[in-house]
Amino acid sequence: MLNAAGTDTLNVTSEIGTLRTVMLHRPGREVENLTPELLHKLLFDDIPYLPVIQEEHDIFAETLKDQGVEVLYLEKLAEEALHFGNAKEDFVDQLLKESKSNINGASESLKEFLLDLPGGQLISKIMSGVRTSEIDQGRKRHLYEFMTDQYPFYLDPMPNLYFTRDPAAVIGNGLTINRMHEGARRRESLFMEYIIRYHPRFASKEIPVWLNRDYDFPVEGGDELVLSKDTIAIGVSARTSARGIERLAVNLFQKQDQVKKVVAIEIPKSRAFMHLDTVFTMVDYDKFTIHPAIQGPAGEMNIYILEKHDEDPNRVAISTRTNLIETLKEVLHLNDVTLIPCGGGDAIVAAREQWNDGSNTLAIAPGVVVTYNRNYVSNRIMREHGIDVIDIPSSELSRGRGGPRCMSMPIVRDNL
Ligand SMILES: NC(=O)NCCC[C@H](N)C(=O)O
Repeated sequence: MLNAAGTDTLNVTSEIGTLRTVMLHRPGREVENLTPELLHKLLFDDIPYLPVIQEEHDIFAETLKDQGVEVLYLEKLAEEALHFGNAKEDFVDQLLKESKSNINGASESLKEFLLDLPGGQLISKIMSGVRTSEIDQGRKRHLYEFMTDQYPFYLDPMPNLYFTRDPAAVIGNGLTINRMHEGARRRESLFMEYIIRYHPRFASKEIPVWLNRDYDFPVEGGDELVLSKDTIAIGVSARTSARGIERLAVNLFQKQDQVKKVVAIEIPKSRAFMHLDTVFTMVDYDKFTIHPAIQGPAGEMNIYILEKHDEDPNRVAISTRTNLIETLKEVLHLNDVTLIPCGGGDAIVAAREQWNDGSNTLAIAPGVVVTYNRNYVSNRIMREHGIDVIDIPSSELSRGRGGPRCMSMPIVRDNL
């Protein structure tokens, strides 16, 4: 399906095909609603300095544009989508329903407050969060709203939105709109649901949704890697459940005829390794970054290949593998595969650079990646392996614990 620009609406059949269209979110005021008490809950380790994180993000976007990539912004698409049908009111209702625990009964006054906001401010207000102090006295209806020592937000800020990779991910000509594992991120995928349903660029294109956010078991985009047109890899991680992966595999095998294999790769469930793409990304036809700590001493791992079940379409056939290189060679039909170790394999450098997303690369073409400049050892090692590394400033962007791949949702890539 072609859009007005003459390109496919959605098309991602690899991790490395030339990137044509990507969706980003420029960090906004939500980052300034982080406080030390909220850091843990909101999945941050420090408070970014807004002017600098925005400057760094703009450089990221310009870098992509300079390479000919069309950059779409989540906030703009969401704002535009809400102009159609009942989208605006439905969206606010749904958001308030999903934010129940914070609203604690104040949803009527909040709904009025949000719907009264002048055009253009609704989405940014929802993203940045609504402080209890923002609802004026006249709107207060409940005793607890008059108390002084209460939780500061009716709607929590969503500071992780600039990691557009996670709430939704394109596979082939469709996408997953994800049920997020963490409460702090659960509402994020609502934006994509409304964009797909109402935005003229996507609505009426009959875009298949391979797994939707109402499914009970989580899957996050940082775990979803499109290795080739017929094989995807998914991390079984702190964020993505085995059940979610199996359901996605069943749906893919039932609803389309391109993807034949889902490779589930189990990784340690830790904060530093929250998604597969924090420890493993594809940078060329036969080259991948890896954080060595995800493998056993002899390179062993728990890997499961899911394929269509011969008799029961609601099940999958599962076979096991224990070696990542051998598995990649098998599913990608390659004679050799190179794993480029984060930090060059030095245990201290690897841990430090992985913490700042040294393995998290965004491929914009085969052998061409965008990375953080602070991971200079990993960047050097990639260059020594013949990869064209474009590094960007990253002092503030990295404080959210995600790198260039996490910060980008590819919408269209060329087929290999
Ligand atoms: N794909 C990714 O690894 N995304 C980074 C997400 C970081 C965010 N602070 C989170 O904990 O969800």
